Parts: sequence; structure tokens; C-alpha cells
Amino acid sequence: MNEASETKPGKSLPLRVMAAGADASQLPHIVTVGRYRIGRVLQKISLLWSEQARFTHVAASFDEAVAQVQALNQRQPIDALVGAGASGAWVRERVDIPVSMVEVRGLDLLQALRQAKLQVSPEAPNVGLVSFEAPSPIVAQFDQLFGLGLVQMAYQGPQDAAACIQKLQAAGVGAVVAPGLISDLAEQAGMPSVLLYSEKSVHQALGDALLLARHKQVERDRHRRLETVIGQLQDGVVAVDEQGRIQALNARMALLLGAELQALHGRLLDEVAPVLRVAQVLQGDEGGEEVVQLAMRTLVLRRAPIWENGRLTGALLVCRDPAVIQSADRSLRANRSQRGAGVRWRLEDYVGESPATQRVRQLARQYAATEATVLILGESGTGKELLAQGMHSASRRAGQPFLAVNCAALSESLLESELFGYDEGAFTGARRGGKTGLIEAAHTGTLFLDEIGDMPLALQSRLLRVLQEREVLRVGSTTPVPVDVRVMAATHADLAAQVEKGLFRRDLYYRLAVLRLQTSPLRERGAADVALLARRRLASRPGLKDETPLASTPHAALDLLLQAMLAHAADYGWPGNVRELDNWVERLLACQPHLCDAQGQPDAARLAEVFVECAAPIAAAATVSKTRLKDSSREAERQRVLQVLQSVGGNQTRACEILGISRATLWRRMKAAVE
Ligand SMILES: Nc1ncnc2c1ncn2[C@@H]1O[C@H](COP(=O)(O)OP(=O)(O)OP(=O)(O)O)[C@@H](O)[C@H]1O
Repeated sequence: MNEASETKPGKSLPLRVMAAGADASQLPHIVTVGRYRIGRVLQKISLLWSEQARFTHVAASFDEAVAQVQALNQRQPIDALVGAGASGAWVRERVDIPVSMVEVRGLDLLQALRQAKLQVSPEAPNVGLVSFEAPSPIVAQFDQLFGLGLVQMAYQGPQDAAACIQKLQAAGVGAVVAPGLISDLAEQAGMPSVLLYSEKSVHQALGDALLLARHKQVERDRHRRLETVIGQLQDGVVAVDEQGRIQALNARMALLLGAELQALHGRLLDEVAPVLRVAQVLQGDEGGEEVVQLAMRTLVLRRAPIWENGRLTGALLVCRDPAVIQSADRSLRANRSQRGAGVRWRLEDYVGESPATQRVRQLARQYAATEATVLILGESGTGKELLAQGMHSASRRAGQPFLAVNCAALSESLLESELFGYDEGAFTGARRGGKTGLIEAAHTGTLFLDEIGDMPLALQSRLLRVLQEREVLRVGSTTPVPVDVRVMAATHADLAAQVEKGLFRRDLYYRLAVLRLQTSPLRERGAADVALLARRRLASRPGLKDETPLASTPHAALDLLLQAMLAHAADYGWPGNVRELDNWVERLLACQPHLCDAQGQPDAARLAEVFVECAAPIAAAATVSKTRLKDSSREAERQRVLQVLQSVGGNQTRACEILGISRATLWRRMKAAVE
């Protein structure tokens, strides 16, 4: 047999034959393995398949073949292998690539035996049949039945191949049918041999290899896609198989593990980074989140087992930078709090040129630049919320949520869940998934607590904890959530006096009153401020908001009316402050035609009729001392509330509109009225 054209052992021979125009790199990569005779057959037949696959031939056997296949796979991933006989089985046991084996078929065997029989000599008339590992019992039965005179023999590998030839010679075998190695050795020993495998079975093996390769290729493409996807992630991601070997990871994870991405594939993760304790998850532990130190960084590690069809097939580990989590958390909370994030006012909207107003504006501007808690004191309708919003807008928190809650308007339990939120199942009727409280929702922004003086004592303690610890505990939860919230509080009440009476916690009072603002009631701000405010309010009404100055035509008449209205209210106490003034302006607009006489001049009597509030008792009160003025105003307030409520049949919303006060103020005044 001619061995001259044989590829030198140890060299890989790429068979570069393919259809014109096809992109070779897209074709599956199949490697045929075999030396000598089987090697040549594999190369020859694979040429015929070159349009369907890219072939490389490894002309080696056993361990040498294993080493070459592995090296080749590193350079150009192999989709499938084709092997035969003992060497093929040897390689199949040792590499992680699908192998298609060249099989021996019955008819092929008979054909081969016939060919061998034709080559025996009278001195050695027997035909030998060698198979790998064990002789075939079926062939033995055939031999017995038909008296073929076959000498069957088995060999276990390269170590007993030479001995096998000697045994064949000793048994008078003149020609042998054998797999690659034995048939080659027989030829070398001068014994004619026929290859056990037919060309047909080699074709069949190549066809099977192609199917395996296509399957592998699809899997590899999927894997590549997965790696591309996880490559985009900011987090470090690694997936391991059930043994803890790295199957896929991204560049970020490779960086954290301190090695090249490619070099990490297939390595045991527990050896590379024991701190990730992957073995624990592979034992079925559900993992969860924990903080670990990796590559000199503090990371949040999330580990999860991978289950497929009820079987644990690996684990997924994700390492996150806490800074990324914090920023996501911030934006989540900010989004969540959109429900109340509307800030309408800025500090410039706090109108007034009286020294007291200017001073408040100036102080508010200074406070806006700090992070300290602010307590705003003043009567209802004097712009306390306006100032809080203004400071928020002028602070570094502008753009973040501004959430307001009126502590007087809610019952204790409602206020508690509104402010602190609750966990799922915290109480009967608690919403599924729990609820985020306003304190949490205001994270990175400002929380405005209106009417803080009305906050129940139990909640005062909880609020104090938030201010001291900078964390909030949801109702029913034991895990505090860190928050970064600036608190501004407001009250019309004399909080210091409430502290003395034990109605307000002293420690909370000091916490809240780090910075203070005192708004002035309208009656103390002087006629100029009142006129200025009234004009601004009038000018901001829809339809009047044009370029034309109020005092010129066509608004001159209106301005005249406004002046008359203010003159009429010169001694009025404005218990509802700016909100009430607003209400007056509204009334003025609505009653405008009725308020003028036939000459178009303001009619004092009609004014008095429409603006009844400043009739005798209040006007008279304006001349008495400040304290008495307050008392008389309060009395007037009470009377007016009762009067208005009566006139609207107890409809509180309507009464608020008429009085120009908030519901909380109405509620307070109603309380005072029944006391
Ligand atoms: N100095 C001011 N300049 C312009 N508008 C003002 C001023 N003061 C109050 N207002 C207006 O009066 C109305 C009530 O203001 P705001 O709600 O801020 O008062 P408040 O003191 O918080 O009242 P309450 O205690 O009843 O909640 C708002 O429409 C606000 O714009």
C-alpha cells in the first residue's frame, strides 16, 4: 500500500474547497481525525462535502490527536469532529466537541471480508477480523454457521496494536479486515489488509457531523448573542455551569476578576474568585443579595441558580456598583413622586415692598442656599407654602420632588401611612406591595409639612427619628430606608407655647426651627403692599394678562374700582390674608358693572353691600390695640364662617371658596366656632 502521499503526523491540513462566492467563515467548521489509511479516506471524501462545511484534517491519533484538536479549537472553534475506531473513541472521551463516528455496517463488512479472502495465500489461508475493544458475537455466530474460518481479534488501543498483529500472524491469517491503525500496521508487516470502514460509512459519518455542526453553530451564535447582550451591561455578569465552570461573562466581570475574558472561559469560578461563593448557589441556595469586596471595590452581589426543566444547570452572578444602584434608586423615587412634584411658586412671586416682606424674601433667599430645616410661622394665607416652594426652587434641590402634606387635614393613622408608607400586610387592607410614603418619595427633594402644630405626638416621635437618623421606617417594616430629604414645616400656631403646654415635642421643635421665617399678616403690611398685591392678582386674571397697564384704558375703570375697594377696606383686618384678598379681587371682577353708578364711578354704597366683611365691627376694631384687633378679628372670623356655612347649607368646599380659605383653616375655624 502506498503511504507516500500521507500527511505527516502532527500536521493539520485545512481543506480549502468550497462553493464559489460562499463565505467560508459562515460555514460550519468540521475536523476529521485519523492517520494513515483512514486519514486519507476522510480527506478524500470530505472534499466532496466542501460546499457545506469548512474542513480541517488532523492527521494524528489518540493523545496526539486530542492535543491538536484542542489547540485548533482555541484558534478556530470547531463545530464537530469526525473520527473512527479506537482513536476516534479516544478523542471523543477527551474533548468537549460533538464527534460523529464512522460506523461499520453489516454489508460493508461482508464486502470487506470478501476482498480479504481474495488476497489470502495457501500458506496463510485464514481471514482475520479485528475490532476495537471486543470481538463481535454476531460475526462469531455467522462464522460458525457458514464455516467462514474467520479469526476474530480485539485490541484496546495503540499499546496492544503490535501484539495484535503478531497474534494474527501466529493464527495463520493471510489477510485482515481491520480499523485504521491495525490495517496500517498489518500492511507494514507485509500482511494484506482491507479497511473496515467503507466509503459509504465515511459519507454517512460526514453527513452526521454536518448536522451536529449546524446544531453547534446555532448554539454558538446564540451564545455569542448572549455575550453581546451581557457585554452591554454596566454590571459584571458571569454564568457558570453545574460544575461552576465559567460559560459566559462580560468584559466588566472579567475586569473585576482581574483576567482576560477569553482566558476565563471554562475555568472554575470558585478558584478564580472564592469570595463569590458560587458553590453555595449550585447547591440550590436561592442566593439573594449581599455586599462583597472584589478587585478592591465594594460591590453588591446577586446570585441566582439556573433551573432548566426542574434540574439545576448552573448559576448566574451579577456584581453591581452601589453608586449605580443609588442613582437608579434616586431616579425611581423621583419618578414615583411626580404625583406631587409640581412647584408653582418661586421666591420672586412673594410680592410686597414693605420692610417686613423684603426682609422675609431676603432671608428665604439665604436659607435656600443651605440644607437646614426651616420653620415658617405665620397666619393662614400669608404665603408660607409659597415661601417653602420658593426656597426649594432656589435651592440645589430644584428639579427634585417637592411634596407637601397638611398635617391638620388627615387623621392620625392616615397621616402616618401617607408620610411613612407601609409594607405589604402591615395592616388589614394594606395595599399589595405596600406603599411608598411621602418622606421616601421626597428623596433628594423637599418635604413641606404644613400645619405641623397639628401633628399628633406619636407621629412627632417618628418624624424626629427621620430627622435624626436620616432614614424612614415604613409601618410594619423593620428595615429602615435611608433618605435624603430637606424638611420645611409651617404653622399658624404659636409652636413655642405648644411646647410649653406639652402639646409639641421640644426636641422636634428645635430640630425643625433651625432656621425660621415669620410671615406678616396682610393687615400689618401697610396699604401699599395690599394695593400692590391686589393689582398683581388682578393683572394675573385671565383676559387681563396683556401688555396694557392696568391704569390705562380699557382697565382704568377697573383700577378705579380697585382703589375704591381698597379704600373701603382701609381698616379691614384681612383675616384670610392674601387668599382673602384674592377672593375680593375675584368678587370685584364679577360684580364690576353693579359696583358703578350711572356715571361709571365707583358707588360706595354698593361697594359696602358687596364687601360686607368690613362693616362696622371690624372697621371699629382697627382702631383698638393690636391684641384686641386680633381678638375681634377672630370673633369676626367665627361669625363669618358660621354665616357663610349657613348660607351654603353646610357645603364646606363652597364655603372655602367664598371665604378664600383652605379646608384646613375652615376646619380649624369651625372648631373654634363650636368651642
Ligand atoms: N407675599 C405674597 N405674594 C404673593 N402671593 C402671596 C403672598 N402671600 C400669599 N400669597 C398667595 O396667597 C395664597 C395662599 O398662600 P399660601 O398657601 O402660601 O399661604 P399659607 O400661609 O401656606 O396658608 P395656609 O396656612 O392656609 O396653608 C397663594 O395663592 C399665594 O400665592
